[in-house]
Amino acid sequence: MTGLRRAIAELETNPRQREAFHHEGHCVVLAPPGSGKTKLLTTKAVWLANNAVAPDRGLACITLTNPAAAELRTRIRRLGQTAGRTVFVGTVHSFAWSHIIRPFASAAGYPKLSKYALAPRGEANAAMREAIRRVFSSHEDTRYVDSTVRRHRKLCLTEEEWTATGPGIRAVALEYERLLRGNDYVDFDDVIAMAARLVEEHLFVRTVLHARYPYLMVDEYQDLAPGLHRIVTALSFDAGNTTLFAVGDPDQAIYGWTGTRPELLLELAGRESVHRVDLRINYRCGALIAAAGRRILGSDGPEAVTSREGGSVTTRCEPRGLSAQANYIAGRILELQADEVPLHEIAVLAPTHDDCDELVTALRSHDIPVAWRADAYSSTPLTTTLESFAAWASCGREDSGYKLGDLLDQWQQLGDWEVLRVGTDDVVTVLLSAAADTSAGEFVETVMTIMESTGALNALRSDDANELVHMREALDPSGEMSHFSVRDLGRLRLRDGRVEVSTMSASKGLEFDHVFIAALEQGKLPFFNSARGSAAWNEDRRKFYVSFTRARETVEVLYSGWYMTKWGSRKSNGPSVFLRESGLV
Ligand SMILES: Nc1ncnc2c1ncn2[C@@H]1O[C@H](COP(=O)(O)OP(=O)(O)OP(=O)(O)O)[C@@H](O)[C@H]1O
Repeated sequence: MTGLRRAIAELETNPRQREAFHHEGHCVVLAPPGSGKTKLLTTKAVWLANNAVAPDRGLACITLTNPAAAELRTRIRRLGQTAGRTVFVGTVHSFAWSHIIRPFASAAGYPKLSKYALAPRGEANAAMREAIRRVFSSHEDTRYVDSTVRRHRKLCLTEEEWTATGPGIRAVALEYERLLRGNDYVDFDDVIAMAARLVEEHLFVRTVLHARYPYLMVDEYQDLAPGLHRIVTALSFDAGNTTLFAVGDPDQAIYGWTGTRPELLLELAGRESVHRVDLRINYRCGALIAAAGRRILGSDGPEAVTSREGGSVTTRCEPRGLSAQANYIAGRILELQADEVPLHEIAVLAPTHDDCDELVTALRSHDIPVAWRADAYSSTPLTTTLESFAAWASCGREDSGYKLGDLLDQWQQLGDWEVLRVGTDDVVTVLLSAAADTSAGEFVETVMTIMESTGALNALRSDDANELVHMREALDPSGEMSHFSVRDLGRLRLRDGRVEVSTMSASKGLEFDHVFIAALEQGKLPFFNSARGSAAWNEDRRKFYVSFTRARETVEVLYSGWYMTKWGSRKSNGPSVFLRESGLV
C-alpha cells in the first residue's frame, strides 16, 4: 500500500478524522496533541493535489516557522508528493512575500512596494534605535519602547488603537517605518500588514490567488497573528472563494511574543460557513503521559482519550546541577541504546539554548551522537536545501532518504522557478561530483555561484538572504563551522542515529518514544520576571505541556532546585512551580 493510501485508511478508522478529511467546504479542526491534526492536513493536501486540483492550479500549506514548514514538507514527501509548484509549503511570511506582494503590488498601485527589499536584521535594529533616539529625549526611560513598538506593529493596529498606545510609541513606529523606506526596506511585519491590505482592498488579487490556489491549508493556526487572520478571512470569506482547511490547538499556543492570538482560531471555528471538527483521541502518548499532560495544563476539561496504554512519567532531582542532570541522561540513553532503542527516538529538551549547549557537550563527551543546531544560522528553505544537497551528495539516496528529483524540485522553489530551472543541470553536476570529505564552505559557495549566474540570488526571500549571510560566515575559514565537511553539513539534516537535543519550544510538532526534559528550575520555567498568572507565565506552562506531550512511551523530568545565571550568580528557587502544581514533585 502506498504511504497515501495507508494514511487515508488510518483516518477512515476514526469517524471524526474521516468527517474532516471528506468535508468539501471550509473546515477547522481543533484537537489536543497527538490527535492527528498534521496527519490530516498533509494527507488531505496530497489527496487534493492528486484528485481535486486542475493542472497548473494547486494548494498552499502555510504555517508560522521555518522548522514547522520543514516538518510539513517531510511529511508530505513521505506521502509520495513533493512540495513544489502544485503544493506550496512555506511560512506565512514567505507566502505573503512571494505570492502576494511580489506579484501584485505594482498592479495594485504600489509600484515601489514590489521593489523594496527585506531589511537585514542588523539594519532593522539600527533603524529602531535611531527612531527611539529621535522621538525620546536622552533622560526619558526608553527600556520597553523597542519591544512595545514591535509588539504593536505585529498586531496590525488601527489608527484608533495606535492612538491609545500613547504619543511616543506611535511616533517611534512611524519614524522607524520612514527610516526603513528611506533605504527601500520593509520588515517582516510590514510584509504581513501590506499583504493583508492587498488582499482586502483588491478583488483581482483575491481572484487570481484563488485561481492559482483554490485551497488554503493552515497548520498550527493558534500560532498565527492577526495579520494572517486578515489574509485568510479576505481570501476565504469576504467575497473570496478559497476553501480553507485549518488545524490548531489553543492549548499549544507558545508564540505570544510574536503577537499571536489563539482566540482567532476559536473565532474562525465559530463562523457560520465553517464546519468545526473536534478530535479527541491522542494516538501518540501513553495514557499516563496524556493524563499528566492535562494536569500540567491545569485542565478541568474532559480526560484525555488515548489509543495507547501505559506510558511512564518520572521526576528526578539531581542536586549537583545541570551537568549532573546531563550525566544521568547520558547514562539512561546508553541503557536505552543497549535495549536497541534507535537514538532518533530519543529527545532531550530544555528551556534555553544555553541549557541545550551544556547538555550537548555532556552527551558528546559520552560519545553519544547528537542532532543539535547551534545558533550559527537558522533553518530557512535555502539553508535546509543546501544541507539536504550535502546529505544527498555525501550519503546518497539510500542513507539520506532524499530523492534527487525531490531535491531539484526543492531547489526550483527557492526563488523564481523559471530562473532557477536554468541552473538545474549545473546543480546536478555539483551534486554528482561533490566528495563527502571536502570543505562544506566551498560546496556552498559553488552552489551559490550557480544561483548568482542565473540571477536567482537577487530574488531570494529576506529570511533566506539573511540566513545565507550567517551560513556563509559560519562556514568561512574564520567561522565557527569552518572545519565542516560536506558530510558534516549533510548530517545536520539527518536525524537517524542521533539523539535530538532541542529547546522546549522548538520541539513543537515532533514526536519521540522517549523524552527527557532537563533544567526545570523555578526562574527558568516560568521565566523569573513573569508574574504568576500573566500571559508569559501561562505561555511557559503551555511550553512545558507541548514538550511533555512529544513522548510516546516515557518522559523523565529533571531538576536541581538551583541554576547559574548568565552572569555567574547562583539562583536557588527550587524546582519549577509547574512540577509542584501538576503533582510531579
Ligand atoms: N487514525 C490514526 N490511526 C493511527 N495513527 C494515527 C491516526 N491519526 C494520527 N495518528 C498518528 O498519531 C501521531 C500524531 O499525529 P500528528 O502528529 O498528526 O498529531 P498532531 O495533532 O498534529 O500533534 P501535535 O499537535 O502534538 O503536534 C502520528 O504518529 C500519527 O501518524
